[in-house]
This record gives sequence, structure tokens and C-alpha cells, in this order.
Amino acid sequence: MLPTPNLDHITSNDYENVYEPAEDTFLFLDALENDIEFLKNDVNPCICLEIGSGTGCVSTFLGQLLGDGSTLLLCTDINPFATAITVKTAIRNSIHLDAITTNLTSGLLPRLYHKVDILCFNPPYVVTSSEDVNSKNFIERAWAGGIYGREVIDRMLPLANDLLSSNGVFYLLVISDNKPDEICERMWRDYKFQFKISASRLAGREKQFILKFWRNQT
Ligand SMILES: C[S@@+](CC[C@H](N)C(=O)[O-])C[C@H]1O[C@@H](n2cnc3c(N)ncnc32)[C@H](O)[C@@H]1O
Repeated sequence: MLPTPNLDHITSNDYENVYEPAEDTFLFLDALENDIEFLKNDVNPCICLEIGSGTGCVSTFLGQLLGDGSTLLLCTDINPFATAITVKTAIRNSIHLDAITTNLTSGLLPRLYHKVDILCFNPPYVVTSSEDVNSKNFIERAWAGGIYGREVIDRMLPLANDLLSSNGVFYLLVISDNKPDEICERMWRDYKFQFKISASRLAGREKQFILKFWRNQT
């Protein structure tokens, strides 16, 4: 396994405002590393986009896995502290990426000259009240997913359909409470995305899954 990105520039004070990498983050890294030959050879990405990049650990790791620096790495996060740290993490690990503070993909489209080939989202997925989804507290906003933990996820699904290139792939982290079967059915029914569970892990009592969606037979 490639070493995880160096995060020693991030202080405990930073983690009061930015989601600290946890089991879900590391499951994401595993799923990307397991798929790297497929991603390099079959997807051959021009643009990768991570929504909700937090510390930037996932996108920086993806940049390291892809290795040649020719893929444009873009990140968004609704939290300005997160986008600032995402850029620092990339620089600390000699990766170039751009990070934009915005809600999901708003404000991003004018910057895209090509559809997205690899889309990653480790969303707020914990079941909470709907009010918590729009909390002013950035840490709460990192995990609060509203009803069934699906409120942010459900806003992202149609955007994934709009953004992905024809051979693009979308990795989405979910937990059992989010009803992964229903998400997959919806992606197939509404957008004809094929799907599989790319990785899964029990973290405490929570079963986490990385769902992988794509359009073509790959
Ligand atoms: C579970 S954390 C994941 C962070 C990081 N990707 C990781 O794996 O460690 C979810 C991230 O999504 C961000 N987020 C929440 N709602 C968002 C939205 N509407 N648009 C963009 N980012 C959002 C949070 O600020 C947080 O950084």
C-alpha cells in the first residue's frame, strides 16, 4: 500500500474546524488503490473531482496513485477551512490541485473544460435532523446527513449524472442507514448507471461501503 499522505502540517486547532481523516477516509483510500490499474488504463482520467475534500487526504492520495501529474485534480468543500487545508496538504505532498469553496458543484461548471472522469464523495452520511444539515458548525456539517443520512447524498446523485464523462466513474461512501440498495436502484433507474460495492468495512457498529457507479461495461 502506498503510504497515506503526510498530514503533519495540520494542527489539533485545525481539526476543530475540519473533518479529521477517519475509518471512512481510509476505506476510500483502499478502494482507490485497489482500482488504480483500472483507473489508469481504462478510465485514463483527464479530470478528477472530489466533493467535500476535508483535509484533502483523498485527492492528494489519488494524485500520488496516478503518479504522472497530467490529471487535473479539483476539489470542493462548503467549508473554507477545509479548502485551505486541502491546498496545503497537496503542497506538503508535492501534488498540484485546485480547491474551491462552494456548495457541492455550484460555481464549478464555468471552470470545467471537460467532463469529470473520476468523481469522489465521502459525504455527510450520519442520520440527523434536517436542521443539522445546514449547521453553522463546520464539524457538524461534515457528518450531519439529515433524514436517513441521505439529504446531501440525494442532492449529489443527479449532479453526478450531469458531470461524469461517458467512461467516468463515481465513488460514493455510504453506510447501511443510507439504504445503499435504494441509491443503486435509483442510479440505475434514473440514469442507467451500473454499480457495485467496491469496498466495505465494519467501523464500530457502522457498516461502511464504497459504492462505485459507471455507465459503460468496464
Ligand atoms: C465526511 S467529511 C469527508 C472529508 C474528507 N473527504 C475525508 O474523507 O476525510 C464530509 C466533507 O463534506 C463537506 N461538505 C458537507 N456538505 C457539503 C456541501 N453541501 N458541499 C460541499 N462540501 C460539503 C464537509 O465540510 C466535509 O469536509
